[in-house]
Amino acid sequence: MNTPIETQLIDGKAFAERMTQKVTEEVAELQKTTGITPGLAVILVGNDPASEVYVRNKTKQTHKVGMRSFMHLLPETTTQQELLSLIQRLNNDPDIHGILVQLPLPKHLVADPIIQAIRPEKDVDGLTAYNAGKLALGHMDGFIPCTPLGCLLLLQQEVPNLRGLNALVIGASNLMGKPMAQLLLNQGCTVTIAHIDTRNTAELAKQADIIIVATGCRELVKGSWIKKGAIIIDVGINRIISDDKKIKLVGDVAFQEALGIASKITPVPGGVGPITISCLLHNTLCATKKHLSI
Ligand SMILES: NC(=O)C1=CN([C@@H]2O[C@H](COP(=O)(O)OP(=O)(O)OC[C@H]3O[C@@H](n4cnc5c(N)ncnc54)[C@H](OP(=O)(O)O)[C@@H]3O)[C@@H](O)[C@H]2O)C=CC1
Ligand SMILES: Nc1nc(=O)c2c([nH]1)NC[C@@H]1CN(c3ccc(C(=O)N[C@@H](CCC(=O)O)C(=O)O)cc3)C=[N+]21
Ligand SMILES: [Mg+2]
Repeated sequence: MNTPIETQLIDGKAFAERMTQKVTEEVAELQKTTGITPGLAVILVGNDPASEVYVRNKTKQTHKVGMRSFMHLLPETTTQQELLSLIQRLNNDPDIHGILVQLPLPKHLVADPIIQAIRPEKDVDGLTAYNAGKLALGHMDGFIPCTPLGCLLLLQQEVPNLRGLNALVIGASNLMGKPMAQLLLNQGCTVTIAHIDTRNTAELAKQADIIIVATGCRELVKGSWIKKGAIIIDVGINRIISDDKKIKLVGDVAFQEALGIASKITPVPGGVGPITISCLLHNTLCATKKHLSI
């Protein structure tokens, strides 16, 4: 009964490369026909480690697909008003089609008013009330947050029909957990959301055909939580110092324990991260096209 099964690693990098390739072709086509280059502005205040990984990789990818990247690296001491003014400036800048504010922001800043100041047409992270509301209504034509969108596309590749499956989403942020749950609900999954106050997360996990975890808690999901044959999507990005004193990225799943129990799992790195970037480029291209009404 407890014989281990073979666990397939889902190759997020290969998936992302295929998506990015399509975006590259479309950017070239757009430039040829309109002369317009999509522009993405990214704001990073202070130095959150997961954000630094993201910023580094996406700057590289943005240039690779032929888009312009406008990076705003601001000191930890930046004020609410300075940030709001910057967003107003970017909202009105015709060279900028997408705006992304890296989360979390330092503690002295209030994130929500800053996010809500972004023009919904430039909100490629899908965090404004307009875009979040669209998703809640089941509309797929607003901007959908990049990570949940990427996780859904990946799941659809692995499981053509998600209808009726039990999905557990662990973590309930506006960026990841909540929109992920909405997307899975729209696909016909029976969705449970576990968060910091949930008492029986292990039991809920044991019922799940799909577990998606985004908490930032290293090794939160143990092997013993996982139902045999379940699919695991590990969104967590945790920077640790490994035994050989190197900086290493790990997810929110006890990866070694999951092997032999899960049917499929996304590794960290090389799983969800690269797909998030492809989705961001995709959303930025969409923002540019919407702006041009094409
Ligand atoms: N690979 C990728 O592309 C991406 C990776 N990430 C990574 O995913 C993780 C989560 O990101 P994000 O959603 O923005 O983070 P947040 O910190 O905004 O949200 C984390 C969520 O998890 C909940 N949580 C924390 N600890 C536990 C726990 N022990 N059990 C259950 N729930 C818990 C929190 O609850 P509460 O708010 O009540 O504390 C919150 O709802 C981070 O590691 C981040 O770096 C994020 C986006 C993209
Ligand atoms: N407004 C906002 N939107 C986000 O989507 C957002 C954010 N803030 N804040 C930080 C988190 C984290 N995040 C990552 C995206 C890609 C990688 C990524 O490229 N990961 C590679 C890393 C490869 C490496 O460099 O080793 C991988 O997992 O393979 C990591 C982390 C997006 N986030
Ligand atoms: Mg957050």
